[in-house]
Amino acid sequence: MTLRITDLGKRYAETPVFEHVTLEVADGEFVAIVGESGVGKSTLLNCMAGLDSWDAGRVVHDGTDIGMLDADARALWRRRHVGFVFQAFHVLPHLDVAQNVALPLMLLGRNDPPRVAGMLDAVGLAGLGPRLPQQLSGGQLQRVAIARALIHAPALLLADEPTGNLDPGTAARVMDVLLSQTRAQGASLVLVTHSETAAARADRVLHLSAEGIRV
Ligand SMILES: Nc1ncnc2c1ncn2[C@@H]1O[C@H](COP(=O)(O)OP(=O)(O)OP(=O)(O)O)[C@@H](O)[C@H]1O
Repeated sequence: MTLRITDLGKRYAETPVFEHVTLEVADGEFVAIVGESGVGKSTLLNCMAGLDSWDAGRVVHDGTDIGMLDADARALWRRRHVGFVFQAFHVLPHLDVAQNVALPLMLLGRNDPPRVAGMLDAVGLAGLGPRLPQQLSGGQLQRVAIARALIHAPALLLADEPTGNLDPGTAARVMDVLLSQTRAQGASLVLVTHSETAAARADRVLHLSAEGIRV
């Protein structure tokens, strides 16, 4: 999937967050987005997922103009084609690990326990499916979130500071899993990060500022 963002602008009331953001992410490419706190990196990622609205410009995924979809069509499109990993994991506490990972499949009406078990194995959590999230470490929780984000084989993975809550050693291991699994599936990855170490692993690093985006 190619993601094409053209002349995107976003404001809250009269205050612009960013303007004239133009970028493209190719099939299987890993792009990191960096920039000062408050320039709108998370907002841009949310626009890419159609989770947030924008005031100017276009977001087009593989020929689908996301701005032209109504809320239901956007949700369905997102469910099929996008995976999301957040800094704070957002693992559901009352579901066990396997149920958390299976959630995107369930939402698509699919039940595939062997795929869930295979994905847990791939992220280094083999055998932990029956555990509750409260019985896991931060690094393990983020690997659950990565498995969940990729279980339905999305074309695009969006990660917002996925290692921000982890110590450097755990962060490096979580990045290894994130990259190896994203590449194994041939998905594109857009990573928002303050970590130079994480950004250095990207194919391209884009710098967001109030004026737009530059390489
Ligand atoms: N709902 C909202 N209403 C008004 N302003 C908002 C809202 N959400 C975000 N903002 C503002 O939009 C700007 C961009 O926020 P965003 O979280 O996207 O920045 P960021 O670059 O990801 O920051 P950080 O690196 O600190 O996470 C900030 O100035 C923020 O205060």
